[in-house]
Amino acid sequence: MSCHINPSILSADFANLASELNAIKTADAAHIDVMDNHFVPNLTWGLPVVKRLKEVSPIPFDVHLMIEDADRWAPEYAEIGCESVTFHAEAAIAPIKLARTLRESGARAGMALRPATAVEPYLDMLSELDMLLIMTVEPGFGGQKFLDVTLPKIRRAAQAIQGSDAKLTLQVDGGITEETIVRAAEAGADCFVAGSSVYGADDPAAAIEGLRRAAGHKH
Ligand SMILES: O=C(CO)[C@@H](O)[C@H](O)COP(=O)(O)O
Repeated sequence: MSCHINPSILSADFANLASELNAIKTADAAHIDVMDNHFVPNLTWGLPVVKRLKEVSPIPFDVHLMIEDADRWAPEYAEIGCESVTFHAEAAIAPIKLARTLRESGARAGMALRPATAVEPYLDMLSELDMLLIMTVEPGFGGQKFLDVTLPKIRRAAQAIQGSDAKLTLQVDGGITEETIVRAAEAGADCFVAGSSVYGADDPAAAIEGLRRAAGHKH
């Protein structure tokens, strides 16, 4: 099984975002954290900034919307060409309708769950999604410690995906290092978001390769 490494630009140098995207061009996608200071207690960028960054990025965009009113905003990110758009289950009023709208606009439809949100209520809608994101820290900030308490949920989600006809990527986000990625991969995740362990490294490209190797040990 192949694994994907998507560095989060939340840990990049905000004064040099174009060159920071270039520094991770060997990754599978750039993870773009959109935060509104309502759904999470932090504020990053919105549609105009993401649109411009998309124009200069050498790799696809994996947008993670940590915002309220996801039904209103998520389709706009698909319309500007973001390859993957993930909304939070806790922030969407009509998640199935929203996932269908994202797909109709040509994006992969992703849905994210906070660490304390159960996966079971959403298992019947797996076929509507291209990606399920299980947060392995409380969303809002980079550099937090991986929550091992989320591992059983990753395992249950992976089993449900394997047992269904749906072809979903199982993404994890938060506290991913060469050590924690092994546990997440063992639990069944196949797409890994890493912020501080990539941008905090002297050589981001080498850090991406290190994560790939570490996750590969379990595939
Ligand atoms: O969505 C988030 C945080 O809310 C993440 O994407 C973090 O940006 C990951 O950073 P690290 O935990 O890898 O430093």
